[in-house]
Amino acid sequence: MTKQDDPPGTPARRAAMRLLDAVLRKGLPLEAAMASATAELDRADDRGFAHAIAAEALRRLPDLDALIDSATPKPMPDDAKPRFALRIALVQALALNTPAHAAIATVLPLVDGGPRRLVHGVFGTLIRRGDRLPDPPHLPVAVGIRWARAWGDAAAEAARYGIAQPAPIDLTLKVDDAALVAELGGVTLAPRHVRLPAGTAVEELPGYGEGRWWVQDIAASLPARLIGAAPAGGTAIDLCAAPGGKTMQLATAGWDTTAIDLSRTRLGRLMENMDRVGAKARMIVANAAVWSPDAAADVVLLDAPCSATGIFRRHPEVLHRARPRVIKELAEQQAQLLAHAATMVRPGGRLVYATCSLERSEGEEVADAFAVPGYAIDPVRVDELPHGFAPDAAGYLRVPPGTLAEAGGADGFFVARWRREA
Ligand SMILES: C[S@@+](CC[C@H](N)C(=O)[O-])C[C@H]1O[C@@H](n2cnc3c(N)ncnc32)[C@H](O)[C@@H]1O
Repeated sequence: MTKQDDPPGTPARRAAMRLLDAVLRKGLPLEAAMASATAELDRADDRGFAHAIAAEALRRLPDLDALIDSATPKPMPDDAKPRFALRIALVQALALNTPAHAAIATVLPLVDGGPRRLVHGVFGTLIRRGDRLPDPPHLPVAVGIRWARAWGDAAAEAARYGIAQPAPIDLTLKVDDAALVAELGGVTLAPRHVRLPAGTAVEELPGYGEGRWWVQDIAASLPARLIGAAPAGGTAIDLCAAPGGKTMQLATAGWDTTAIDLSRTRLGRLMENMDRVGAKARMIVANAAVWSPDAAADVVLLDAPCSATGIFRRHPEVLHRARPRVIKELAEQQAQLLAHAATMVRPGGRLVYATCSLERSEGEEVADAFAVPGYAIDPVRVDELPHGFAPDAAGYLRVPPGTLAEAGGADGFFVARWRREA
């Protein structure tokens, strides 16, 4: 059947299948794949539905695949089209409340001939058997093993609940403002912080237009919290700065801030964000691996590009994109960026390295291997942190899965801080 002959409902499923393909076979982030995968959909609700199907399939991929494998006579390759079609049909029927007949009728046009019969047969078998998807979902096997080894079985188990529950929305306030906190409602877990329920329409909240807050997970706010307020005339360099959550924190804490990012487009978003909150920084499009400032700074923050496995609750695709080779390459890049960042700090100043990764190789291992002469670790103290966070024995801050679980959780994060002594 051609695309023109698609029955109603099928174009959104076709777009969902393209999204899954873009993430799993091409390694793209889900959001980055949206424009091209949903280009044929005119309606915003269809685009939203395609996104919802793909995101839920990514959350539940290992469990969907286990079901499919339990009902196929011979193993189907990971990238086989019938497997993609079955993932799309099953996730709708078993997790998104689409009636089974509609879930399969809208997906069958995506495959032809023998594969279509296979998809129909496997789907029918699983629905007749009354199989269910487990709750909470399982992590991909390799991720589950890695995280259990790194953070313990309880943390790996907590990550499964992290996949299951939509993450709350955290706001960082421009200034401490009790009246605004009361107006926003929600819960405050740290100074200048408000937590609101998942799904809150942020544009409709008080203070959005006036730029009195920005969206930032509480864990992502910790690197700049560990830098603190600026002394008079204090200078900060924010390497890898866009879209600017931490730049806004630094600038509003009084730092004379220079923000660097490789991406002109992302730096444009940083500029818009800074304008909205009325904060100022120097912005430079540059490669932080080679750029050098005219003068050394009091503080250099390297919020390095990473696998982003710490944000798996909001972006489930990171669990599948973060293959060992990708993690290794990013860790090597972080070590290089960190060594170069160390050349930008004045004697007596501080260097902060952070990643939103849950991989030791993109945190503890890079920090342990940092060996630029003249630097000493500046251990994170528990009294600098919001309740529920704690430094480890090395003085690093690690935020593993399960942190703040009773309050709605936190993204996975790592922060290390050094002082330049000479
Ligand atoms: C983890 S994000 C930064 C998030 C940001 N610090 C914040 O709080 O909003 C990583 C950023 O690093 C940038 N980047 C990647 N490689 C870079 C490089 N070699 N030099 C400068 N920026 C780089 C990316 O464009 C991306 O915007």
